Amino acid sequence: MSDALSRLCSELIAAGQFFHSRGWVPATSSNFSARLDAETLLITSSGQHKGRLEAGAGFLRVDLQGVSLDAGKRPSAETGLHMLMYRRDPAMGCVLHTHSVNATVLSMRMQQVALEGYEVQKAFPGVETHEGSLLIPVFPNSQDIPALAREVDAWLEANPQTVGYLIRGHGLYTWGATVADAQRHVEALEFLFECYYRQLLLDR
Ligand SMILES: CSCCC(=O)C(=O)COP(=O)(O)O
Ligand SMILES: [Zn+2]
Repeated sequence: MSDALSRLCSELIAAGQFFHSRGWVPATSSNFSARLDAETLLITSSGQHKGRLEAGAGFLRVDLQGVSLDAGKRPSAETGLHMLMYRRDPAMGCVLHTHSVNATVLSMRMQQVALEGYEVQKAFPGVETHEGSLLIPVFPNSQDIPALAREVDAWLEANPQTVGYLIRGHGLYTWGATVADAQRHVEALEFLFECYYRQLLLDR
């Protein structure tokens, strides 16, 4: 195993353990990927518990179309949602998908989540103030991942400043230039979803 591959596996394993400790990757939900080079991605294999990933069985390499480069290993069922991000941006280094309670419940009630007025919005690149709005779109869930990927791609084309999105009744996708950046974005969005949810309760 190359040094880069081993380092990225370790980073994604640690991210999974952290997310599991927070209850954001229940059962075998969620999937993670990272860029190995211009044409090659590392992604979790389908059906793994993301809090208990292991370097060997837990991951495989795929090309930019999501085709497995490691015979006998099956990539995440949602590989298409990861690959669209790497095809869009050569600087994209990591895509993380989680299934927290807050992300799931909010996605069942909201058409979009507009995060406004929170200092933690500054966790995202280019955000210098709490005064703007971070708009998190909610897409209908679908088992047709290529169709869902096309819908997300069209949204991102029109709204390139988007930092993450929700899939209804399903979970969160966010990303970054490195595993650490993407992990920070998951943590920031989960904090913001918790604040948003509690505010909704107070405002009732
Ligand atoms: C048990 S959760 C259903 C599948 C899912 O939404 C998910 O994130 C995990 O799928 P994968 O194929 O990546 O294990
Ligand atoms: Zn999922």
